[in-house]
Amino acid sequence: MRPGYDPQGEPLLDSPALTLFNGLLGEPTATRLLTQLDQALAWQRPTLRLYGREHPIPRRQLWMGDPDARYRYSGRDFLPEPWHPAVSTIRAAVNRRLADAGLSARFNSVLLNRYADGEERMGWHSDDEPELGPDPLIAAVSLGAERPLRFRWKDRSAEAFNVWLPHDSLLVMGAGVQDRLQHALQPRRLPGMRISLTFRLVNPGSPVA
Ligand SMILES: O=C(O)CCC(=O)C(=O)O
Ligand SMILES: [Fe+2]
Repeated sequence: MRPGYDPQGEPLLDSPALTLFNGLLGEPTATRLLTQLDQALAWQRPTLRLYGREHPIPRRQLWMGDPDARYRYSGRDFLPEPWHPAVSTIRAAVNRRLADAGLSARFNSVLLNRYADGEERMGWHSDDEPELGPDPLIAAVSLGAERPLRFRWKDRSAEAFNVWLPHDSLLVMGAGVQDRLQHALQPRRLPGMRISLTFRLVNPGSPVA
């Protein structure tokens, strides 16, 4: 174990549990994987239908996972791309880090998001699609430019807050986070490309309407 390595991570919220881990992959691996994902993946910019009009999403993304990990999002059915070796490497590192922290999780899919610069973004949402089950644990890996992920309480019982996500970090959103909070990656005048990978367990075998 590296000196200064904190197996429990940095607790940002206790209940529901929100925890940040730094140095997930270490260098030069993290930067190599960032470049590899940027260059090797077939990044897409799907359109979403909103009030009867088609809008291209303000980022690129890719859905990856086991063949049965289908996912419905904004009324569209996403079929996963097969696992890319670079993404499998990252998933293995996430599993190791979670095990070190005494958390057990299994992921059969990942949503990859690529933000070319600070203008690209993701709006307010919770990852609470029915196929994720009642209390999903979602592991969000950040590579590249550091940006804040903003959280707000659905019942407005406390102030919204930012979580800055450094290169090579892992944010674990535990049980209850999707239930009680929303999150968004808001536009900011920040240079630099960023890729996030949000690992999830989609109920395998559950029917997709
Ligand atoms: O890019 C991020 O860190 C946020 C991604 C996210 O919220 C998601 O994939 O659901
Ligand atoms: Fe999300």
